[in-house]
Amino acid sequence: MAENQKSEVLVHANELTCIREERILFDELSFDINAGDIVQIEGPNGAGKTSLLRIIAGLSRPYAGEVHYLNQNITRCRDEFNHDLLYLGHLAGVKSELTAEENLNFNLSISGYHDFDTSSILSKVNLSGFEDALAGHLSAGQHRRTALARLWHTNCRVWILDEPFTAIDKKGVEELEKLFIRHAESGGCVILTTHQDMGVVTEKQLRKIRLDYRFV
Ligand SMILES: Nc1ncnc2c1ncn2[C@@H]1O[C@H](COP(=O)(O)OP(=O)(O)OP(=O)(O)O)[C@@H](O)[C@H]1O
Repeated sequence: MAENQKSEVLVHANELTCIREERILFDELSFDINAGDIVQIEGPNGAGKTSLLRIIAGLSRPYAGEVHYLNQNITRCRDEFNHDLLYLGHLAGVKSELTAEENLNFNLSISGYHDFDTSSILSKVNLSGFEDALAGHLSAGQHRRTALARLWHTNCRVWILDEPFTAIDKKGVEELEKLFIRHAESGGCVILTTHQDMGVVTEKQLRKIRLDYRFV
């Protein structure tokens, strides 16, 4: 990554407050996410990790506070932010009635990519030979890999990934971690939740933002 990119703030969370069912999940939470960061949002079940990811991605609105992308409120640079954002939620947009290849084709096409080799991308996530299998017939891990395949073909700088390692085997997790490091080193950032420990991304490479469950 170029020297001048290292301190580039990609995402700025400004005093975010999130309230769900009259419970304050987080209150006036502020942080920067720089180019090169791999950031894990951690905390127990129900602490508000998914809620925070969705707010950063602009998929839901905070009770108070704002999210900025490259110094602009995301509500004012929606197109630019969406263009640079890859968000993978729990369900991850894999349609059971489509094959692995059709799912990848669909997901890349709606993101504006036209020239790609699906077989080669699916081979990166160990789905060679399963291109024509219906996603609904794949194992849980293969289903998740179908969703994750698009990470190997994207220009998006900001990756927001909710539990990307769910159902993924040890080797697959290591490959994903290496991909995160490459992405961060090329000037992007990764913001993720996981309940798993990472073995390839070192403590030094990983930033953590902790949310704690609050009793009312
Ligand atoms: N749209 C919503 N309406 C009402 N309550 C919600 C909504 N979204 C989330 N919640 C509640 O907010 C709390 C935090 O949910 P969230 O999914 O953000 O937690 P999490 O930290 O990601 O949990 P987990 O580790 O179990 O995935 C939960 O109690 C949940 O029921």
